[in-house]
Amino acid sequence: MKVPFRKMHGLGNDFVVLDARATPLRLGEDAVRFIGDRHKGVGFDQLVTLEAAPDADLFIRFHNSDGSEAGACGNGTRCAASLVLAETGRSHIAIRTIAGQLAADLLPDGSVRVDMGPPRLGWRDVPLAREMDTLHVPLSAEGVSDAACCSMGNPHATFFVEDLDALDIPAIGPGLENDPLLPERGNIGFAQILSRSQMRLVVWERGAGLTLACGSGACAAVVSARRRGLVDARCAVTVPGGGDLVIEQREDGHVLMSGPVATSFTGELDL
Ligand SMILES: N[C@@H](CCC[C@H](N)C(=O)O)C(=O)O
Repeated sequence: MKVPFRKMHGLGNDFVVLDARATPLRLGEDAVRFIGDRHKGVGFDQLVTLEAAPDADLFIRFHNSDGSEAGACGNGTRCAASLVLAETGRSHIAIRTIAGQLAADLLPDGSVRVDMGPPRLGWRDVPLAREMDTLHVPLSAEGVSDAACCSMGNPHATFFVEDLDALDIPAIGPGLENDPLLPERGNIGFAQILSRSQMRLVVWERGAGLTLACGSGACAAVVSARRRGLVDARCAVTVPGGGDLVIEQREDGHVLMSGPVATSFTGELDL
């Protein structure tokens, strides 16, 4: 079966985008892992599948490179939305995912903003293994302790550190991702606050490992930093992919994320 695809990225967080709106396509975990293999397949952090939605402009499904399905992917949403915004010539669309309703806007400078909705802050929402204060979760590893957790439609734990460059994230990421306190595993963010309106962030992603940017991770980091009184409602998040995601938390709690999107190439999968 020949399946056309588009390789896209948001600040280096990379995706294979499949369009299953006209012809439904359900890939098993093995096929997802095969396409995601950076040596034998195309390679991606997430597989992003566009589907038809009866009550929105688009339904988006996300799979990590280990084959697992994710409820949210901020950068993947921005990339997928950019295609439908360009196709329709509109500046606003409504999107559905397994985690809920989102919306995306095309901004005058060509960047795409997604409304990720409000964060969910209860321990059951994250989810955590037992009742506790989600702002101070006793996760720890070499060089980090005291995580702040929330759900942006997927589980996030963020550590605030003095010096991001002093951490060996590939060494500590897997253990934290799979910590028993995180029964659905977790996306693990490491943030260094630079000012009340800027931070650096590196994310060890659930099911994908170290990535060059993580949109939902940037939202979670700003939400948690605000809860700890460290940043203002609008904060630029500098990621290893080079550049910033701009995160803004509205008064109603909704978290808006904007940044660039790009197509790297298109091709055809032989499945
Ligand atoms: N790259 C992402 C997050 C993708 C999903 C995540 N790894 C999970 O399993 O929850 C983003 O831009 O948000």
